[in-house]
Amino acid sequence: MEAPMHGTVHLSDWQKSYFAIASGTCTPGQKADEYRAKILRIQYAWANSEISQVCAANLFKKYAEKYSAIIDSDNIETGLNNYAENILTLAKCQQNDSDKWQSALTTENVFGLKCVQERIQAGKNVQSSQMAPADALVLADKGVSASAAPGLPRPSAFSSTGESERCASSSKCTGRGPNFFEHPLSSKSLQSSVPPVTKTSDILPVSSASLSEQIHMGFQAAPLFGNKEMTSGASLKIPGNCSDGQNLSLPNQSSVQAWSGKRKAFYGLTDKGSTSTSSLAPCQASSTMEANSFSGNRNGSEESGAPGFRTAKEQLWVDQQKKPQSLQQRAPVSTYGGVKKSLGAGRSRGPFSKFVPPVPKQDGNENGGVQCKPHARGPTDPLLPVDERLKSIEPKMVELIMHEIMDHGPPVNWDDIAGVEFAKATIKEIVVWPMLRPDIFTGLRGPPKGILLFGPPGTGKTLIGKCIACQSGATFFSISASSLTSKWVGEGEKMVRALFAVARCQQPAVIFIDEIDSLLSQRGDGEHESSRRIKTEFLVQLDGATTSSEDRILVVGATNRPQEIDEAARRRLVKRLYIPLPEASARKQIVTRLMSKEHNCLSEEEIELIVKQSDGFSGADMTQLCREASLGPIRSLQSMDITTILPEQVRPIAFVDFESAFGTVRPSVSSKDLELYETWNQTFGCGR
Ligand SMILES: Nc1ncnc2c1ncn2[C@@H]1O[C@H](COP(=O)(O)OP(=O)(O)OP(=O)(O)O)[C@@H](O)[C@H]1O
Ligand SMILES: [Mg+2]
Repeated sequence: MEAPMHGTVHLSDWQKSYFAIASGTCTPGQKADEYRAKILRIQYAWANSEISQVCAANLFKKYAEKYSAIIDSDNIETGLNNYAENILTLAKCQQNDSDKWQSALTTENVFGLKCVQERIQAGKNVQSSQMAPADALVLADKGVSASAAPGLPRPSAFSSTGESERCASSSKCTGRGPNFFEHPLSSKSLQSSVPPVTKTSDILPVSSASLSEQIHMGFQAAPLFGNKEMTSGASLKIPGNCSDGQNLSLPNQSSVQAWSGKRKAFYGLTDKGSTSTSSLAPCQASSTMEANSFSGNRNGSEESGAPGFRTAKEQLWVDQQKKPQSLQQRAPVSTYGGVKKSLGAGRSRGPFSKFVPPVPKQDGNENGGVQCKPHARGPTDPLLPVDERLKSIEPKMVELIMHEIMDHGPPVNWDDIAGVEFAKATIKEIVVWPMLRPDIFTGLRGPPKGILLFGPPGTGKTLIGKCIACQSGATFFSISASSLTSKWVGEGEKMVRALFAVARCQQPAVIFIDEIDSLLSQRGDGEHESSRRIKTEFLVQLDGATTSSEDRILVVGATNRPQEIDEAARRRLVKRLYIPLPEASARKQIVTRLMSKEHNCLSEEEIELIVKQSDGFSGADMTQLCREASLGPIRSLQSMDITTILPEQVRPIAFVDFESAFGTVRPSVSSKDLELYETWNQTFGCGR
């Protein structure tokens, strides 16, 4: 059977292209174009019933796989996939988080490509040549079976692949994918079995109008790339065709997978009927690519081996996930004071911790007092938020108060204070008990907020203050008024304000102000401005502390010049206790207590004589008398070398030593001064 002229031309073209492909001289792009052209020709031949269904299917499969092998291969010499990678790489550099990347390729410029134009022209040539069915069969493939193309010689090339045998059995072919060729709109089996084709009005011949119509009406092709394959192979995106392209699918995807192997399909179909080789990247591919780049790659870009675009934000997220959990945990936020150095050496407590006596208590409970508060995490612990009341206070002031004003001296017991029984009882009543049982001392029983200890010098006022510090269980602040006016020049009023602020945070608290007369002396015209400001501030704070029912702050003032205290301050220090000179019993107590610690030979009578001779002595005077007497035994060793003498060689303290001491120690308080105290006590004092 002789092929028509136009068929010869076609055969010639086919052979030429086949030789070009087989010779290995063409580029991967040229090979892909040729394979695609062959596929188009197969479609054309099948559409015009020039080849059988089985033959078309086999040829289609063969060249589709060859075509896909080139398109999918990322081998730089034999594949085209590397081009896509290059484009992606370039695109990534210009991509940011908010931009939606779009390829520069459009339908228009794709149609402008030379290879596309050539294919379009080739299609037109086919249309004009009116290729004969028989020719088409021969051109389609040399291995088309006789049954598929009866009357034609059996091409050796095709039969050598063994496909003719497979195609000879229609049941086998249909068994591969019977539904694949079954189109619901098809009236002919051949038409229904056509593989997914590119709807190209420019390429398809007029005679294939029925097929074209079917395609246009509902023939759906699978997306060009599926899932992962799309990501790797589909880098091109044709904008504007997404809505249609995303729905492209074959009627039976499973058949397609079995049939095409690596690819599910390789055509994009648009409602406009425009298809090009560049349509290999349908919208679904691009959308999948986007999804993978943001989600898939986030989870496993390393797994897929396909580097996806990752924004800096995403990269940070990934990096953080890779970090050890311990490093991800935030370091605790240091609050105020947490990083400050403690001024006290070796103090583990922070500047806001409670006062802890440096010397441990030994018999505090035995004397009926209460221990100082144990160190506990209080409201001003550096690890806790700073009290609101301290936010307006300068930190250095707070630190000074905590380290210099809070009392750190040795503990003092009530028994250490000789005499002044009434004062001690009163202080216990208004200081210690309310601190221990605030629930009982409420209302009218509420303790006074201000105490003034007044009396001659050296009678134990400061000693009482120290005892309160230890026995009340309250936080004790001890400050000298003179230091307020001299030590912190210009900042005295700030210091006063800070002092009361810290005390409010450390409730219950006792603020002991020694020499309070220098702070609250009568205000006069010749008064210095700074001291006047301090006094005013103190009165304000004192007023607040003494009138507040919530605050448990006790202000204890001590003075040996009570008559100089401002009347406003005097009023606020409601409990004014006279600390007189020690009586005989108190003086005996002081001597006995002090001598008990030394090596002495004093008899009871001798002690009584000492007490009798020391009338008018203050507690400080009595202490000084005992000190002086204790030096008598040393002075008696005049003939011996003081550097070599042994302690045992020092004789005990005797009465003669006290007699000698009385010669040098005189009472420090005059009778005249005593009258002033007595008078003031009778006028303003609260004692008997
Ligand atoms: N009642 C007392 N019992 C025991 N010792 C006392 C007593 N009074 C005073 N002393 C001794 O005198 C020293 C000085 O006492 P303190 O400083 O308390 O006197 P003061 O009343 O505060 O004097 P000033 O008014 O001058 O401040 C004390 O360290 C203590 O040794
Ligand atoms: Mg004192």
